Amino acid sequence: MIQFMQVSKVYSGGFQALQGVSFSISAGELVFFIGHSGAGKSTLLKLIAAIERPTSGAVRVGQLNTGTLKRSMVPYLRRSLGLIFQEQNILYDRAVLDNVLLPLQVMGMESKAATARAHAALDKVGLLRRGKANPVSLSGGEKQRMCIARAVVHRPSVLIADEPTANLDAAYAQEIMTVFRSFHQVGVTILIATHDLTLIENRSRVLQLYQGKLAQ
Ligand SMILES: Nc1ncnc2c1ncn2[C@@H]1O[C@H](COP(=O)(O)OP(=O)(O)OP(=O)(O)O)[C@@H](O)[C@H]1O
Repeated sequence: MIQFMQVSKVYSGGFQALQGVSFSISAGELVFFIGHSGAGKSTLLKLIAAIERPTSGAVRVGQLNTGTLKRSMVPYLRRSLGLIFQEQNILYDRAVLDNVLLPLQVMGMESKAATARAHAALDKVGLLRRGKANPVSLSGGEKQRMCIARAVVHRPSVLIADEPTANLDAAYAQEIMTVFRSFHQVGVTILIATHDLTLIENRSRVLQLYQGKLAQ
C-alpha cells in the first residue's frame, strides 16, 4: 500500500538526500527506518506525507501518487496518515485534551463526537486523566504520548513517526513502543525512523539507509 519506485530527492540547495530508493510496505506492517544522521530517513517519511515531493521516481500511498498530488488533495491524503514529527507544534496555551481535539476541529467534526474521540485517543496512550492539564506539566514521555494521541485521533490507517523516542530515557522509550505496538496489533501500519536500535525487536522489518540509498 506504500510503494517507492526509484525515488530520488535533491533539495533546492543541490543536496541529494535520496537516490534510487525502491521498496514496498503492505498494510498492517511495522517497519523501522534506520541509518546515520543525514541518511535520508526524515526525507523519506516526508515524501510519504507529501511534505516534500520527489525529484524523480514515484511514491504511492494507496491509490495516490504523493509526488504529483494536487495541493488541494493533500488534506485527503493526510486523513489516512497520523504524523509524529520532531517539530511537535504543541500548543501550550491549551489543555492536553484541546491539543488532541484540534485535528478533528480542523476537519469540522461536531463537538460532542470530537470530544468522545479525543478522550478515546487519550485513553489509548494512558493519558485520560491528564486531559485538563496544561502540556507544560507533562513529562517528556507524556508529551510524546499526547502527540501520538493527536496523531491517531482521526483514526489513520498509517502512523508515521520520526525519532519518536529522541530525548527520552529508556523506560519512556519502551512505553512509547508499547503504545505503537498496541496500534500495530489492531492493524495500523506503523513506520518509525529511529537511531535507537534497542527499540527494534528481532522479528521486525528494518530498512537501512546509507547516504540516501537503501542498504541491501
Ligand atoms: N529542506 C532541506 N533543504 C536542504 N537540505 C535538506 C533539507 N532537509 C534535509 N536536508 C538534507 O538532506 C539530508 C538528509 O536529511 P534527513 O533529515 O532526511 O536525514 P535523517 O536520516 O532523517 O537524519 P537525522 O537522523 O539526523 O534526522 C541531510 O544532509 C540534510 O541536511
